[in-house]
Amino acid sequence: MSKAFTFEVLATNGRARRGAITMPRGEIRTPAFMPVGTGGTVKTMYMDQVRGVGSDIILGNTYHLMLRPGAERVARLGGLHEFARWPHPILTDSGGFQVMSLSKLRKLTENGVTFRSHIDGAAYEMSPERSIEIQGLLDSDIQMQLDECTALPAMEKEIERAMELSLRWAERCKTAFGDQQGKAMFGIVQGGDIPALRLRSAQALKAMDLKGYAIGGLAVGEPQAVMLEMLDITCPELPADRPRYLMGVGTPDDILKSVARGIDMFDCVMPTRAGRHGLAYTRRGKVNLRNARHADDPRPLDEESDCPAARDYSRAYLHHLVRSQEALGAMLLTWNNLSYYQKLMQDIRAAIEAGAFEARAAEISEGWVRGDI
Ligand SMILES: CNc1nc2c(CCNC[C@]34C[C@H]5C[C@H](C[C@H](C5)C3)C4)c3nc(N)[nH]c(=O)c3cc2[nH]1
Repeated sequence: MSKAFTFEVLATNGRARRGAITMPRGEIRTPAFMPVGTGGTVKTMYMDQVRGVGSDIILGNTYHLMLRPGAERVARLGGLHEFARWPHPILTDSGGFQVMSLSKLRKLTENGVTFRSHIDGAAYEMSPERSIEIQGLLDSDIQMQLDECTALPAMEKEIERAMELSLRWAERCKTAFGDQQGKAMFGIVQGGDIPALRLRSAQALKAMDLKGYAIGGLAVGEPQAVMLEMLDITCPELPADRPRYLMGVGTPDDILKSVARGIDMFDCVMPTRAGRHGLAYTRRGKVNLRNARHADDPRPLDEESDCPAARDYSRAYLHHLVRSQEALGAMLLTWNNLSYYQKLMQDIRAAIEAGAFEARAAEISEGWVRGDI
């Protein structure tokens, strides 16, 4: 396996790209969906299952792990891969997004974010340098810069201030990260829903010659059309030979439309969180197993699936488990949902290779519209 971090575009179809990232811990086939691991676990799943459904990379959770059990402790125990028994690539977010959404009493300054833990109220400072240090202690393969994500709608001046601060923090993170062979630090494009600010952010980050670029500040409450318009503006400004990661996205429909605009990597809590709330994703659309209409339905979620959770259990049984709040309900639906998402990504990659992405995307969407019979 290569010692360095490389990205290769293997095929294109319109603006959609089929690529491959190679890293010492393994290859990431793109477009890729990255299951979200919160405190070093993809909730209710064994790591063998996460791998078994086709995941090449998972997300770790900087903010949670730094609070509990602590980044230094994870490092002493051999790093996150050893701790969670996941030997393949791990991407960690910088923690800023969560500090702003989870912790109490936080203050944003030029030097970083000071906040109190939502767990025990202890005070912390997260500077760009400390964020990179924590991600290094976790032995993360792809590390994200510390940034300030503006919730939308917001005043243009506010979006501009946060975008410019994030650019200064990107420089500091690049310096702190240094030249770690086989690992990568990605910049994050900000700029809200303002085209001119998106362009400025993308161009400034491109000049930093980073190994990959995330598009942040989206999927924060704006309509899908606004998100897609920002991709139309941002992606062409980013270097074609570097991976593009759309943070926090999304539904299967978001993913199809974003791949069509040049996005290579996705993360979203949707498939795992929905699974814990009784919601199943299938190729015929979503199925809410809490609904009483499933109580006598002997059919599986998808008789053609190669995932046991989708193929071997009746909807009646899944309905029963969900209604009885049995742990197995969350386990089977999470397994089904991740399997569906990874099958979708595999389908997308094959369609781009075959030069048939647009037609395949239309077929996939029609399947949902027909709805689950
Ligand atoms: C949903 N929409 C959305 N998400 C976003 C995220 C987090 C991505 N997921 C990582 C994360 C976030 C939470 C939940 C899990 C585990 C861990 C903590 C890491 C995924 C973002 N993260 C950063 N650094 N910057 C953004 O602009 C941003 C915008 C987003 N828009």
